[in-house]
Amino acid sequence: MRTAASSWGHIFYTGRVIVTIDGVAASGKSSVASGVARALGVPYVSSGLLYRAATLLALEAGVPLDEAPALLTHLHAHPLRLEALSAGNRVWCGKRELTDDLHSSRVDGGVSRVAALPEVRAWVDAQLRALPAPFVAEGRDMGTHVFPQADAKFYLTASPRVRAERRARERPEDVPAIEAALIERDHRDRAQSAPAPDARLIDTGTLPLDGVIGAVLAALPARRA
Ligand SMILES: Nc1ncnc2c1ncn2[C@@H]1O[C@H](COP(=O)(O)OP(=O)(O)O)[C@@H](O)[C@H]1O
Ligand SMILES: Nc1ccn([C@@H]2O[C@H](COP(=O)(O)OP(=O)(O)O)[C@@H](O)[C@H]2O)c(=O)n1
Repeated sequence: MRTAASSWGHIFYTGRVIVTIDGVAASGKSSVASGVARALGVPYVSSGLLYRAATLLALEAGVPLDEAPALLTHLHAHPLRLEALSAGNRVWCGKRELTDDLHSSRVDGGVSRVAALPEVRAWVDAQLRALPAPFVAEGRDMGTHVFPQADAKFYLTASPRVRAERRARERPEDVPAIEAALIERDHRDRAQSAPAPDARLIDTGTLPLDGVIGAVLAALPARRA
């Protein structure tokens, strides 16, 4: 029985399916993952939000961003919860919602240092792997390291200028400053950002958001129930 249709108004996707959407900073991962997840009727999971939340807590507590033992102690004392809704992920620390504080330029500037720590990566990976499938997971290493068994893998790219122009609608800085910061973050993230060999590459620079979502949905394998 075919359970995924290329027309994404009427899709029924069952079973423990995992779709991964990786890519460079501001390439459209969370927007595309959310659109695909909504079309499939499953949650999406933003791995970057956990790295961002760990960074925010460290900045607020004055924990040096590259001191793994102190950071892990702090994270265990202040557990984070990722709420993986298809319309938008939220992150909680106890009763405090952190979501709206995670996309500041300050967090942008520190997150790659935190994400470079193997101990932090293991802490994020364990939380992601505990989530019940089906879901769409987005980040840098979803298809390579965290869910190598995923049913379908995608990798999004776009030029730094296009990405900066898009992100400039969400940040106070101007396009050249955002572009420089994106290039710097891509460079710092390169260790975990290689596309999976079996990922389908999509250049989002030449497609509207709906076009990228449609391309992902059209490429999903038909599943047997
Ligand atoms: N294909 C696209 N065309 C135009 N704008 C897009 C496209 N994909 C994403 N965007 C916009 O670009 C910005 C960054 O997208 P986002 O999904 O946050 O990327 P990422 O999760 O990779 O950082 C958002 O403002 C989003 O609405
Ligand atoms: N799977 C992932 C996801 C994010 N990250 C880190 O978390 C940061 C923020 O990720 P994000 O996906 O929220 O960032 P954007 O691409 O949305 O700007 C990245 O710059 C990486 O440093 C990672 O190392 N591995």
